[in-house]
Amino acid sequence: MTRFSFALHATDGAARTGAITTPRGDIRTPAFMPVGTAATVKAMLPESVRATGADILLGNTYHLMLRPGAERVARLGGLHRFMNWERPILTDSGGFQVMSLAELRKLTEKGVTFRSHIDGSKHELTPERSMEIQRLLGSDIVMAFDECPSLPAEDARVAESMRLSMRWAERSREAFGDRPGHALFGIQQGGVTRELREESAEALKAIGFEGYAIGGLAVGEGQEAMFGVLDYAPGMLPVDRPRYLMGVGKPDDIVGAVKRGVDMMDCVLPSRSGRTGQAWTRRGQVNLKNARHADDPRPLDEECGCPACRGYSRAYLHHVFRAGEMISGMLLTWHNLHYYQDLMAGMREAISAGRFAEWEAGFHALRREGDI
Ligand SMILES: CCNc1nc2cc3[nH]c(NC)nc3cc2c(=O)[nH]1
Ligand SMILES: [Zn+2]
Repeated sequence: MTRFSFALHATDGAARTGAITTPRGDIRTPAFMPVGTAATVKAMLPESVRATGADILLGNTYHLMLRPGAERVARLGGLHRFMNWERPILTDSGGFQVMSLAELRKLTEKGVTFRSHIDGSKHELTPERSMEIQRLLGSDIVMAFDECPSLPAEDARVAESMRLSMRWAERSREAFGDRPGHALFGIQQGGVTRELREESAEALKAIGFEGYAIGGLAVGEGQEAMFGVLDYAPGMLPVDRPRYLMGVGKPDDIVGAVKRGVDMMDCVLPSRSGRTGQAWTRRGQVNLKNARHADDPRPLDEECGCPACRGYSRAYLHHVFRAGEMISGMLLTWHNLHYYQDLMAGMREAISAGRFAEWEAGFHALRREGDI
């Protein structure tokens, strides 16, 4: 039985490339994880998600526990079978989305009680229940149950929240149990305060995890403040374990995070913006709803090998978005996820060749600000 392991293949400055081995397949790092919130990457078939180059996708505990329910997914064979994705899945632990989506939330030392945003039913999430849900779903990488304070927040509030999350990390580890081939990741908190980040990293290392997430970022602090934390936070975490930056981000956020030693990221941006007509390309952003594309016979991106760029013109994409046709979101989601995976593949190659600085210079030189 293959166990869960991480191997570093090359480093270039703080950037690193390697692979995570799991019983369900390998994950090439740095890796981008498409978000499959309700057991689907919206507008994509699982085989299409794989065709974009994704090795792993993310599932959301909050959504799945409310609908269709973790016990039901388990009865049906687990999340992989249920959504027809047999490769690795990372599930989040639910706390972050409870705080942003649920109603009537009550947070105590024990955990969080809340009412479903779908039907108002009452629910509770604790470290123990979150571990049970993620086990029922069958995910390969389980996230500790934590609390993510929204910024800006007073240092005292950030410290208190981080210390609660560290107690919950201990309870998550305890409840996770012994599950060969599965991984539990701890989540560093501490806002943008170096001493608190240090305290959190020390607490997590004392407990011991198969991987470490950098939480509490991409919550409105802005890229400069986020990079400021990433200039030191990854180095506080064990060098031989994957580092996962949650909720990031735009292409230039991703490049800056990989440059600073991040190995894994997830973000709804490529899929969510794809559904609204917002394309991400190597030359910058293109809003396909803009009338100037109405007669443009060129593909979205001549250098992209995705179905949208190989088979269709900007004029067609503009038309199907204006007409509200389902194929619009399908094509642009595919393109955006394909572009994100091309970005990750480009960085993995550049780091292996010791050419990350040149690759990064090329990445920025091509991009034009605004709508191109
Ligand atoms: C695994 C659930 N815990 C958990 N999820 C998160 C998800 C995020 N998503 C974003 N920006 C879009 N920041 C995040 C921070 C956390 C965080 O600190 N914790
Ligand atoms: Zn494309």
